[in-house]
Formats: sequence, structure tokens, C-alpha cells
Amino acid sequence: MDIILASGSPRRRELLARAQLDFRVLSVDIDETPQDDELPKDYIERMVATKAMAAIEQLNGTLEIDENGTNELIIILTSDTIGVLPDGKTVLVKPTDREHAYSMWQQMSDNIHEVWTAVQATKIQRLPKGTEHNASKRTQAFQIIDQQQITERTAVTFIPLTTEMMSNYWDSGEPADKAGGYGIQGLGAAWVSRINGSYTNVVGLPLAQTLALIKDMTEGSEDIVDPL
Ligand SMILES: Cc1cn([C@H]2C[C@H](O)[C@@H](COP(=O)(O)OP(=O)(O)OP(=O)(O)O)O2)c(=O)[nH]c1=O
Repeated sequence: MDIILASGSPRRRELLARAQLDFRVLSVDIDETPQDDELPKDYIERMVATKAMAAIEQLNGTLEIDENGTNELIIILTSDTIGVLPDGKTVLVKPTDREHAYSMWQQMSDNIHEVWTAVQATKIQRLPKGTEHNASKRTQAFQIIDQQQITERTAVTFIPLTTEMMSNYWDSGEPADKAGGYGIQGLGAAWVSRINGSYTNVVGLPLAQTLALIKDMTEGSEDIVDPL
């Protein structure tokens, strides 16, 4: 069973590598803009599903890699991390600029927010040669045979933040590509007084839960993946 981590996040790659299983990485690029009034649950589930479809599209474009018909079953892992404010509605994504980061941090200062990471495992099978079909002029070489999603939540408490702290942190460059504009694994750790829940979930991939998902999806098959 091939495992593909469809993610451009170096953090996710590092976390999954700790499980010592073989996997390939594919970068996907999708529009991550939340829709108006989209609830966190709807947004995060839409994100992991859209990333999975984008990954399958990319695989369709690289047919020659699997031309000899080996590795017919593939599990694609996609993931998305957001912050959610105590109102249960406000989604914290990656900051678009300094002002956006400040406005998120002001709401997180001296407060508890949740970090949610959703993971989707999509099991696909390569169609036998000659049975690929055309949909919207693109050759579909795979069919989805199973897909499961999990969402893990971790409560994170921030210390009170001053404007100077926010300014210095933004200037470090660390916040730009991270949900809620901070990295608990980096300088952002100094702002976190407490967490309740999975640490790896905050960093972007709840490792134990992701491995359980992979195991569950491969159970009963010839090559069950049982990491560590
Ligand atoms: C809260 C928090 C988030 N993050 C990161 C995890 C995710 O990489 C990122 C949220 O953006 P995502 O859209 O979830 O992921 P991504 O764009 O980095 O990667 P891809 O979509 O290709 O899988 O924020 C941290 O690294 N540390 C933290 O403490």
C-alpha cells in the first residue's frame, strides 16, 4: 500500500516521518479562503476533501509513474489546521498581513482558543489499464474506494500580549504561514501558558490519531500498515 502525504507543510512531513513508515509527498495548492459565515466544522471538512481531490487530479497527470501497474492501492492523507475562538464560530487561518495577524492575536491574548486539525485518508485504486475514463476531458485513472475523516481539537491558552510582543513576533517571519499566526514548535511557544489535548495536533498533524486512521484503513488488506 502506497501512502502519499498530500501536503506542502514541512511540519506534517517531519511528524509523519517519526512513525517510520514509507510515504511519498505531493504538494497541493488550493484556495483556502473561508466562505462567508462558514462554520469551522464545514470549513475544515471542505478543506481536507478539496486537498484530496487536488491530489488525485495531480496523480492523474503523472500516469507514467505507475505504468507498470504496481502499487495499485494508494492512501492519500490530507490535513488542515485552523484556530477557533471561544465563540465557536470564528475561524483563525494564516494571516494575510501584519494587521490581520494583530487582529487575531488581540482576540487570542489572555484567552483560550482551540486548534482543530482535520485529517482525511482517501483510499484510491488505480483502474486497470485500458479502463480509464474521460471526465471533463481529463483521464481518470483512479477510483475512490474509501475515505474517512477525523478532527482533533486542542485547547491552547495564551498569555496577555503587548503590541511590542506582537510587533517583534511578526518581524521574526514565523507567523506568516501558520494558522492563527503562531508556531507552538517555534518562538510562539513563549506565548503558550497551557495546552489541553494533543501537542502534535497543534503543530499540524495529530500523529497518534493519524496512525490509527491509517491502520484502520489498511486493516484486512494484505499489506496492513501498523507503524512502530
Ligand atoms: C497553530 C499552529 C499551526 N501551524 C501550521 C500547521 C499548518 O502547516 C499551518 C496551517 O495551514 P494549513 O492550510 O493547515 O496547511 P499548509 O498550507 O501549511 O499545508 P498543506 O495545506 O499543503 O497541507 O499552520 C504550526 O506549524 N504550528 C502551530 O502552532
